[in-house]
Amino acid sequence: MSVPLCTLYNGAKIPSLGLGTWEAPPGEVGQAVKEAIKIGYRHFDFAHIYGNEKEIGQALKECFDEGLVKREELWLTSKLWNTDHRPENVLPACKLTLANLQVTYLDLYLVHWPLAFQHGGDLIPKGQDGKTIYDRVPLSDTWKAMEQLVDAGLVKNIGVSNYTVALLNDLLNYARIHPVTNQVELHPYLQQEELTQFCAQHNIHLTAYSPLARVGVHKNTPQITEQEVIVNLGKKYNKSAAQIVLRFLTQRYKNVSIIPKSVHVNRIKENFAIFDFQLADAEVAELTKLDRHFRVNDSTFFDISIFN
Ligand SMILES: NC(=O)C1=CN([C@@H]2O[C@H](COP(=O)(O)OP(=O)(O)OC[C@H]3O[C@@H](n4cnc5c(N)ncnc54)[C@H](OP(=O)(O)O)[C@@H]3O)[C@@H](O)[C@H]2O)C=CC1
Ligand SMILES: O=C1CO[C@H](CO)[C@@H](O)[C@@H]1O
Repeated sequence: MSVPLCTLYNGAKIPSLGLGTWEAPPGEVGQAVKEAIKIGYRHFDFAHIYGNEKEIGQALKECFDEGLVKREELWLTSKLWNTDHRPENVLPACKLTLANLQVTYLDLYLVHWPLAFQHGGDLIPKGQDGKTIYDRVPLSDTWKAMEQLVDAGLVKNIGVSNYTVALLNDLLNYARIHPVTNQVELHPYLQQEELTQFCAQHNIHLTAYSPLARVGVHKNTPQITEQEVIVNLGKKYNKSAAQIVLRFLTQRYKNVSIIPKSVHVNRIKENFAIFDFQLADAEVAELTKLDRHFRVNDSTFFDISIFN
């Protein structure tokens, strides 16, 4: 079963399903990436802040050396961390990610957050008061440095993550290179109608992060996979609740890629097997009603909230 592709504004094709790697632990993440490649995943989501790009790079090299896949068959995304927003730090940050991943280019590089932190120390630098230390860097300066990465051939596409409508509007005013995607939290509990409509109108692809609402991670939240309507659809289609959630996202939005994370081969396989059935329009409409503006990731652990 192959994964449908989404077309970006510039004609590039991104697989609509990829593997997430946040909190994929050392000693497990490399194997997870390898298993995913064997299963058929061709899209991977990485970030410097996840602290596991080196192990992933080793796994990718082994896959290339063993002839499991060719570099050009993969879509590799990584992200510029908040401590590297100053224009002079963007190129070195990208080069470090490329070196860790042992590849010569990325398919997509994202500005991870519209927030700049002090450069040179911890990745989440804290002052004596325990609060995050910010830096003042115009987002337009960071974007210009991102554009230069495309000019230099180090990345094929650039985009953003965690951008609101206001920030995207601003970006569209100064961008020489149009952002291909906005990677945001998107799942049945957080359907982001205004933002997703805006992206559709402006030809900005969506990448849905935490598509399972971090099931199992946040113990104090209602688990999405326990929702009766989802469980019942699972029974009807002989699919798991997680598969129903992922399938819903691919049908609810016209141009979306989803990047569920797992380090367990059975789940990596399960999350891949979502394109051999289709929810009825009425079922998609029913699941749309689960929206409750419920965010599992916000920016408050940086001592600031950028979302409404
Ligand atoms: N740009 C950004 O700011 C952000 C980007 N991301 C990206 O998005 C990816 C996905 O989001 P993430 O926050 O990890 O959350 P997800 O919604 O993908 O949930 C991941 C959790 O679900 C579990 N899981 C995965 N598949 C199944 C399944 N079929 N059944 C039951 N449980 C399952 C995983 O456990 P296990 O691994 O044990 O199987 C893990 O605990 C990240 O890994 C990262 O790459 C995420 C957050 C922010
Ligand atoms: O992608 C993400 C996961 O990890 C980061 C923090 O460690 C988050 O900020 C971010 O949104």
